[in-house]
Amino acid sequence: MPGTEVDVVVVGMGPGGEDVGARLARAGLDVVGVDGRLVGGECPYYACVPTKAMIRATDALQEARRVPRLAGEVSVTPDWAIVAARIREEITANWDDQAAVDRFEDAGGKFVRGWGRLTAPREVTVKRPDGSEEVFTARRGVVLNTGTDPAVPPVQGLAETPYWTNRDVVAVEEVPGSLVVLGGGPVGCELAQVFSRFGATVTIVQHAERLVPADEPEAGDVLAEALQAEGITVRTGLGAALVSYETGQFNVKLDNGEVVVADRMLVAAGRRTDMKALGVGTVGLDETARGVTVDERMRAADGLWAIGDITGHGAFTHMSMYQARIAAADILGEEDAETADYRATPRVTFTDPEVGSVGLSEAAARAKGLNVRTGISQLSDSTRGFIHKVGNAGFIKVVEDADRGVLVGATSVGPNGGEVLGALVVAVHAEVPTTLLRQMIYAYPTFHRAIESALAALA
Ligand SMILES: Cc1cc2nc3c(=O)[nH]c(=O)nc-3n(C[C@H](O)[C@H](O)[C@H](O)COP(=O)(O)OP(=O)(O)OC[C@H]3O[C@@H](n4cnc5c(N)ncnc54)[C@H](O)[C@@H]3O)c2cc1C
Ligand SMILES: NC(=O)c1ccc[n+]([C@@H]2O[C@H](COP(=O)([O-])OP(=O)(O)OC[C@H]3O[C@@H](n4cnc5c(N)ncnc54)[C@H](O)[C@@H]3O)[C@@H](O)[C@H]2O)c1
Repeated sequence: MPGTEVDVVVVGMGPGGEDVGARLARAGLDVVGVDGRLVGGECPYYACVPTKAMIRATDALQEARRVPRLAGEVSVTPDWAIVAARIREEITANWDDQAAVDRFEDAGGKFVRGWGRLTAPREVTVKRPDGSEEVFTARRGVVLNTGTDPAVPPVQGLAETPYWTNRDVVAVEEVPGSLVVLGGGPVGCELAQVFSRFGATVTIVQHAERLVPADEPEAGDVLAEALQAEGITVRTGLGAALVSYETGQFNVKLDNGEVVVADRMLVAAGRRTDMKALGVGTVGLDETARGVTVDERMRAADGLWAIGDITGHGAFTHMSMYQARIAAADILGEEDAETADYRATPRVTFTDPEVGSVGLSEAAARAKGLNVRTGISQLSDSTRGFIHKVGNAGFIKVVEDADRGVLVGATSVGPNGGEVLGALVVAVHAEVPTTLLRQMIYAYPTFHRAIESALAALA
């Protein structure tokens, strides 16, 4: 079918799609951006930004609750209505993306609301909300940035219940009395702590042996201890076997026969993507794959680039935007364009304590056959940790490739753990020799000074 000819079609306007589309449009290309939901994607409306706004509120509450052990009496009365109103009005503009659409169109792009699918090489068919279809052919090619949807595990009975996913939870107007969270990854842990701090009785049911299992085991342990100390029940190594919902209550039967009863249930068990619906088979890609394989320039096939969560290089907004920059440079044919380098990928789970990590975990470094030395130092043993007192749980762990004398990974858990991580990201990215890191001057008394002790402990 002949279609409207343009230079580039961006299907899915997540953080990276919005960025790559605007870059190409500003460079003078004829760009069409397509999204079935909201320009900006999951992050500003259903994920990072509203959940971090919740966390900002709960961190403030928790610091106030710590006052009696440090400074006197304080009375804390949490009010979720303030959080809900801030998310609705200030953070998401009531889930309205007009400002983002305007930003893209001001850059020179054309936005089309609808669901796009590949129907031939360099061809995208878009189904608009009114059911009409439009075909676009892209002279240079198509960029896919379609992201992921919440995965709902095939637990008996679950599909028939009114469970929440991240897309529901960001619009919650009232804190439930009790909440069961299925999944103890970043989403589950962050939101379990939010609702617990606002008064809900929370249980996390986590299939893996530890919370945040993509991170170092020590991180999962510190986090579990911190969450339990706040009254959250953490059940690891267990999944849900059967879920039912009756008279306003969820009954979640676990693998071991134990039953968790709660007013609400949040499913935070990972993400999924439907490659078949995207039509990737029409350009010769595997429709049954979990994502789209890309090379170091984000090329997936001739005239096809993919960026963001679907590439499987880390489901983070910063990854989507990093890949957007690389794809844009390749599409524009820039000489000496940057290629992707994932060695120093950072990630932060914004629980309290924050869990930040970069590069390889100790286990991953050993699995690669590296000659590994590790060093760990507890924040409570540092002067800053001692001064901080209540809420000082955390540690710095460094993973060294001893043959090359450089860090290949590091973890920073603690108050502002994600900010402290910055120094470690530089070290891993720039392959700063460990000897040089040990000669640095670390300001006293900071949390990041624990990096020096972790380096000294390398063995
Ligand atoms: C609760 C939660 C909290 C998170 N917090 C953080 C955080 O703090 N920091 C961080 O870095 N990351 C965080 N993430 C991950 C982050 O949200 C994603 O990595 C980020 O949104 C980047 O995703 P993406 O670029 O792949 O696309 P997405 O943001 O998923 O956007 C994809 C877009 O494509 C659209 N789309 C899909 N299919 C089609 C189609 N066929 N046609 C047209 N449009 C389509 C969708 O409507 C959507 O707008 C969080 C995730 C969750 C769930
Ligand atoms: N701060 C951040 O950067 C941030 C925050 C949130 C999410 N994200 C990203 O979004 C993505 C999704 O996060 P997520 O936490 O939903 O997924 P995840 O895959 O990281 O964690 C899901 C957890 O659910 C558990 N699980 C799966 N099925 C289960 C079942 N049937 N019963 C019990 N437990 C089960 C798994 O063991 C796993 O640890 C991740 O890739 C994450 O990196 C990033």
